Amino acid sequence: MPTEPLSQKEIEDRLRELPGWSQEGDRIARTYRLGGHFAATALVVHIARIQEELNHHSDLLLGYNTVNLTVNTHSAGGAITELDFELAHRVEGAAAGHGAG
Ligand SMILES: C[C@H](O)[C@H](O)[C@H]1CNC2=NC(N)=NC(=O)C2=N1
Repeated sequence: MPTEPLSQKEIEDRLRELPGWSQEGDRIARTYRLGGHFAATALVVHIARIQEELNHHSDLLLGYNTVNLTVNTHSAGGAITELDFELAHRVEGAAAGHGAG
């Protein structure tokens, strides 16, 4: 089941496939840096579209030229699940297209 809590080992194994992502307590997180504020805002809009498609939503923080995401799964009691990693992989693909680093 994609919404069952992952074990700590499963989380660490999956994080190894996602450079730039880390575990912050009961969430996985990444900050992207972009070329400016509009570029960062465009990435936020793209992420919002992905999140609506997946019906899975991170906490998103827009800075001047940064976008920070943290996510866990509320319906799993706030644990980290496969759904969080599915979102992370989709966001990675989008971010690459925006030239985010
Ligand atoms: C009703 C709807 O399916 C739920 O509220 C969805 C929406 N987005 C969500 N996002 C996250 N991060 N965790 C959830 O459990 C979740 N549940």
